[in-house]
Amino acid sequence: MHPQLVRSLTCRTSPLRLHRFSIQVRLDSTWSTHPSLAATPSLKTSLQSNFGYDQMTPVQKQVLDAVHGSEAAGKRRDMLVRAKTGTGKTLAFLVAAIQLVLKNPVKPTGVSILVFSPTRELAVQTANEARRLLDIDLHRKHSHHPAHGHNVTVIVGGESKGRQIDGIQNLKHVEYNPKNKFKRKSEADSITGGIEVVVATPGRLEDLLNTVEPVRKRLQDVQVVIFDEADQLLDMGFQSTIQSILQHIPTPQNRHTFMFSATLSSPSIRALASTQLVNKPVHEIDTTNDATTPAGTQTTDLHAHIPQTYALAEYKHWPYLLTKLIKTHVETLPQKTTTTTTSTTTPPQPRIILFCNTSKQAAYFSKLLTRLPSFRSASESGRLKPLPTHINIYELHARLEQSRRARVSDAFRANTTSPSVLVTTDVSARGVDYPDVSLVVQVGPPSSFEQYVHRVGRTGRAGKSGEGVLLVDPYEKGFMRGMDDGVVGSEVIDSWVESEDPKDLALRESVEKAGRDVVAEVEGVEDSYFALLGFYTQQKFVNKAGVGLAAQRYARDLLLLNETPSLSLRLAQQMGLTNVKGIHVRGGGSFSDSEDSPKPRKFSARGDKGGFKGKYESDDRAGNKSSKGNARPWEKRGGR
Ligand SMILES: Nc1ncnc2c1ncn2[C@@H]1O[C@H](COP(=O)(O)OP(=O)(O)OP(=O)(O)O)[C@@H](O)[C@H]1O
Repeated sequence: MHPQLVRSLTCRTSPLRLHRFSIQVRLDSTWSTHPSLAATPSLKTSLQSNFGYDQMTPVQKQVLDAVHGSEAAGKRRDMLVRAKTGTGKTLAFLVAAIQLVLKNPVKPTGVSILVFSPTRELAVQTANEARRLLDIDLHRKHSHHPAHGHNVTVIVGGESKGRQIDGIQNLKHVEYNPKNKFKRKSEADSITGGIEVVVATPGRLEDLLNTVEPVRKRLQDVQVVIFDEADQLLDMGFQSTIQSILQHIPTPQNRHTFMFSATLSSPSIRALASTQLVNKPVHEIDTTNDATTPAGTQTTDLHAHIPQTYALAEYKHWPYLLTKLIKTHVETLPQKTTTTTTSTTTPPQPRIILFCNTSKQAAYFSKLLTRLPSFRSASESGRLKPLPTHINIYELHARLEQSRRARVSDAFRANTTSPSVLVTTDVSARGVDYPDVSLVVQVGPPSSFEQYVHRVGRTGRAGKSGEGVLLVDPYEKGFMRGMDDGVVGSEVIDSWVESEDPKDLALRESVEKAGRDVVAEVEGVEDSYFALLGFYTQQKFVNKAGVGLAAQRYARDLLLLNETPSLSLRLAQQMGLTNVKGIHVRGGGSFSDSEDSPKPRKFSARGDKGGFKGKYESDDRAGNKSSKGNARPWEKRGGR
């Protein structure tokens, strides 16, 4: 954390406590230590000219060495790869897969590389990276491929199936344009014989394979299958969908299979690996246990160069605290500008990601922040242009239309000229590579330690600097039990919550007013309460007795509601929250009720009207599950 920020947190009387992780800040010494690009000459040219990279990251070096080793031995070997966030895994698997296909071409018109992605945003990003890499004539040195004509298709939910089917069937060449626009060449320009890549989220791909014969045909000769963010694919409940897709492509013995992630500890990984990584001995590559691992931590997944702070504060402080955190970061980051005798580097623009546990919570905080002076919404349609004089807020979660999600994501990525905050959910937690994010704030406990690692990994990428803050209510501290003790340290620093500084008092007042305005102006603020209950009841270490009272405080102190929203009996049963203190079933108890014995009321028109039916998804694991997935009732809507 920035020293000035740490200092500003000092106030002994405050109920808010900030615990600093016991992490030593060190430079990431292993970034780019491999000066040569061990790719084939054409890919090397692409990496240099299309990406400007002259060196390989450690994971890229090890993966390509493994591929060369297998090629030299004339033996197919599968790969299980773990490397920290932001260390270049995407290009590692893309370059490796393309090299393998170049050496062993089969049908010129079939899909040869299939990448599984857990989220739509990641699928689109990976496809763009593949297009950039393939924007080169790969075949001058390879007689098997006489022509240049590669095709990358994204298959994700929420978008036109027709276009995806068309894309996968017709090998229309997609041309990369450095301004980040991809234009299709005309039919006449499309040439077969290139490499065809499909990047897919499992749900939509299964759907197309089951219903569209030509899609099935085009995937029957896949040569390389990649499970990116493999642990998340499985944890999201995609097992059965993936199994169904695998029936349509060559058996594991007849293809290469790679599994990649920054975290591979999930037990389901071993199960999938045992059936899919059959070309042995498997290359097990793990670059996490290096000099950048924080001293004293039990995990090797975290970067030492990202200082991380754990803040314990009651819900009632959250809106003010988050606002203050953002403002302090925005004000202090430019002071980090380094001045040399010859030049002054341009101050980096503060770029913040605020992770919320539910879409409703993200919508709430986004609406609250945009009502504050000097903040503004940059995600309404037509307002995507940033305003340099303001802190621009971008709202992105699973309850937005896919086209809007794509626009917001592109706009946040492109904004390098003004301070910006992406208020989002776990749809943005994995793999997504927004450049130069300077601060990640996690609002509430992540669903697992792995998720913590991935969220904080949106900053400090490619060896750059960044910092992380985790904000939890005392009730939520219980959810932290599964997390690494070495990471959550015990050094206590105090807070600014009780500050009497007139500027702070004015800010607090405007935050409180913004909160009241949101309740008055925005419909369905109480849905945020239901969504929080949904999130809580899914947590491993949930203390059921405490859920009701904690959520009641959330509704009263953070959402500023006058009464606890009421649940239908069916919903309360689904969540296992009947006879739980603080939970109002079929009636709305007001806060004048004793929290210990809420008065049951007659069914109120307010609040839940009989079951989630996707209305109050608990978090953004909601979408993208196939009908065969093990989705809970409140997880069935939307998509990641
Ligand atoms: N050889 C390289 N030299 C310099 N930068 C690189 C190199 N390879 C990748 N990068 C950049 O590093 C950043 C992180 O890469 P990438 O998104 O592949 O990380 P990752 O390991 O997949 O992270 P995550 O675990 O979060 O998915 C990207 O901006 C990428 O362009």
